[in-house]
Amino acid sequence: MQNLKELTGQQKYDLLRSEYKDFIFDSYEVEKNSNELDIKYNFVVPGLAEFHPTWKIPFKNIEDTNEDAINRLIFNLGMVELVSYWKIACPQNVIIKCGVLTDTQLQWWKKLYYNGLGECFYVNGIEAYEKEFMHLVCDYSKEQTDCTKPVKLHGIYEGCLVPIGGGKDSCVSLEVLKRIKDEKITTYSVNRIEAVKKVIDVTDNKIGDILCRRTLDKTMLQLNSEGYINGHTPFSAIVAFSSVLTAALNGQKYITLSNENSANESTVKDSKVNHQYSKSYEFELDFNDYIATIVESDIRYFSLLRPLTEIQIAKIFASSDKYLEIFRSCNAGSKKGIWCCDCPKCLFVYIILSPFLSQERLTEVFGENLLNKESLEKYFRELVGIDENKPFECVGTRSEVVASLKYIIEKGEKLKLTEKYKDYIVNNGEDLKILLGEWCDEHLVPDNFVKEIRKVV
Ligand SMILES: CC(=O)N[C@H]1[C@@H](OP(=O)(O)OP(=O)(O)OC[C@H]2O[C@@H](n3ccc(=O)[nH]c3=O)[C@H](O)[C@@H]2O)O[C@H](CO)[C@@H](O)[C@@H]1O[C@H](C)C(=O)N[C@@H](C)C(=O)N[C@@H](CCC(=O)O)C(=O)O
Ligand SMILES: Nc1ncnc2c1ncn2[C@@H]1O[C@H](COP(=O)(O)OP(=O)(O)OP(=O)(O)O)[C@@H](O)[C@H]1O
Repeated sequence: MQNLKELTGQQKYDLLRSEYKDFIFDSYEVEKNSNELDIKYNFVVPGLAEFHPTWKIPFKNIEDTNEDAINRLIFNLGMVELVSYWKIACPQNVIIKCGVLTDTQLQWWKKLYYNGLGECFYVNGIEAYEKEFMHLVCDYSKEQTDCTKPVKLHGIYEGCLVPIGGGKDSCVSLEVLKRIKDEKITTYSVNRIEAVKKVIDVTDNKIGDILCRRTLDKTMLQLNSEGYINGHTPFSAIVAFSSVLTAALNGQKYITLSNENSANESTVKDSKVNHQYSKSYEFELDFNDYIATIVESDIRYFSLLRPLTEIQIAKIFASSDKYLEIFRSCNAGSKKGIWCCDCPKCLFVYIILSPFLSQERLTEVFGENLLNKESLEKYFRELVGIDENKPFECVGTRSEVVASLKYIIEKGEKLKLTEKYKDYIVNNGEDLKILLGEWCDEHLVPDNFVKEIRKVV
C-alpha cells in the first residue's frame, strides 16, 4: 500500500475502495450488569481491521420494558456508530449481519450517512455520489434483530431527558424548562467534559442525571494517524439514537434537544453541505419518522429551541449570569475546559453575545477581546458572509452575525475588526430588533413548552 499521507483525498478514496470492498456490521454484544448495559459493537473491514466501540448505558426500569424493543434500539445505535469506522476506507459494500431492515429503512440510513459525511467528503476533496457511494444490504445468514415492523415499548414515560453539550444552547433549554412547574428534568450526556459537568452541577431543579460512556475503538485512531480517511461525522445523530435508548431504559418521555433554527443553513453556500446536518430540522423530522418504524412509544424527540435562532438564544442566555463563567462552546478547547480564542466558534459566540453583554464583560469571560484580534480576520470574513463559505463549525447564520455587529457599531463600539469592515456591515446588516422578533413555525415542540418559550424570547 502506498503512503496514504502523500495522496489526495480523492486518490485515497479510490485506492481504499478498490482495496477494501466490504464493511461488515457483524454483531453486537450486550451484558446486563446491576444498573448498566454494557454494549460492544463488532465491525469488520476484511483485510484491514476489526473495530469494537463500546457503550455503557445506565438503566432503571428495564424489567418493565420490552426486550425486543430495547435490542432494536441498541442495534440502531450501532448503525449510527458504524459510519465513523466506515469512513476510514469507505468500502463500497456495507453488509449488516445482525439486523433486518426494510429497503426504505436502508435508504434512510444511506441518506444520513451521505449527508452526515457531506463535510468529510467536501473537506477531503472527495467526489461521492449519493446513489453509488454505498451499497447497503442486510445479510440474513444468522440470527438478527428484526426491525421491519414496529414493536410496542412498554412502561411509563414522563419528564424530560435534557442532553447537555456544555455550550450556551442547552443552558437556555434548562432555563426554559425550569419555568414549567413540576416538569421533571433529568440531564443527559455522552461522556463528560468539564463544562458539561459544571452546567449539570448548577442545575438545581433536576431529579436525575444520566451519563453514558462511549469509547471509540483505538484502531480507528491508529489508522487516522497513518493517513486513512478522517473527517467530520454526524455526532448529533449519535446523541439522538443514544438518547432514545437511554429514555427507553430510564423512563423519560421528552428528549429535549437544543438545536436552533439557524442550524438549518448550509455551510457551503448554494449546496447541501452542512456541518450541522444532524442538528437540522430535516434530520429531526427524518429521525422521528424512522424511530416510529422501529418502536411504538410515548417518547418524543424534539428540539426545544427549534423555533428560535442563535441570536434569540444568545439574548436569553446573556440574561442570566449563572452560566457565564462555566459554559464552553469552543469545540477545540472543550476538552481542556478553555476558550481557545483562536477558532471560528469562539469568535462566533463572542459576536453573538456582543449586543447583550458589554465588551468588558465579554473580555472577562473569554480572556481577551476577540473583535480586536486581527489573526481572526479570516473567520470574521467567513462568519459575516464576505467570503462564500461559513466555517465548518456550529455557528449561526450570516445575517445574525452582521446584525449583531451592526448593532454594536451603532452603539459606538470601535474595535479593530468591525472598524475594518464597517461599511460592509452597516450596509448589509438587518435591524437586530427584527431578527429578535422572529419565530419559526417549523418545529416539533409540544404546545405546553411553546408557551414558555414565547414568554422568555
Ligand atoms: C469528532 C467528534 O465527533 N468528537 C466528539 C466526541 O469526542 P471524542 O473525544 O470521542 O473524540 P475526538 O477526540 O473529538 O476525536 C478523536 C478522533 O476520532 C474521530 N471520531 C470521533 C468521534 C466520532 O463520533 N467519530 C470519529 O470518527 C475523530 O475524527 C478524531 O480523529 O464525543 C464528544 C462527546 O463525548 C463530543 O463532544 C465531540 O465533539 C467535538 C467537541 C467536536 O468537535 N465535534 C464536532 C464534530 C462538531 O462539530 N460537533 C458539532 C455537532 C455537529 C453534528 O452533529 O453534525 C457541534 O459542535 O455541536
Ligand atoms: N456530549 C453530549 N452529550 C449529550 N448531548 C450533547 C452532547 N454534545 C452536544 N449535545 C446536545 O446537542 C446540542 C447541540 O450541541 P451544541 O454544541 O450546538 O450546543 P451547546 O453545546 O448546547 O451550545 P453551543 O452552540 O453554544 O455550543 C446540545 O445542546 C445538546 O443538547
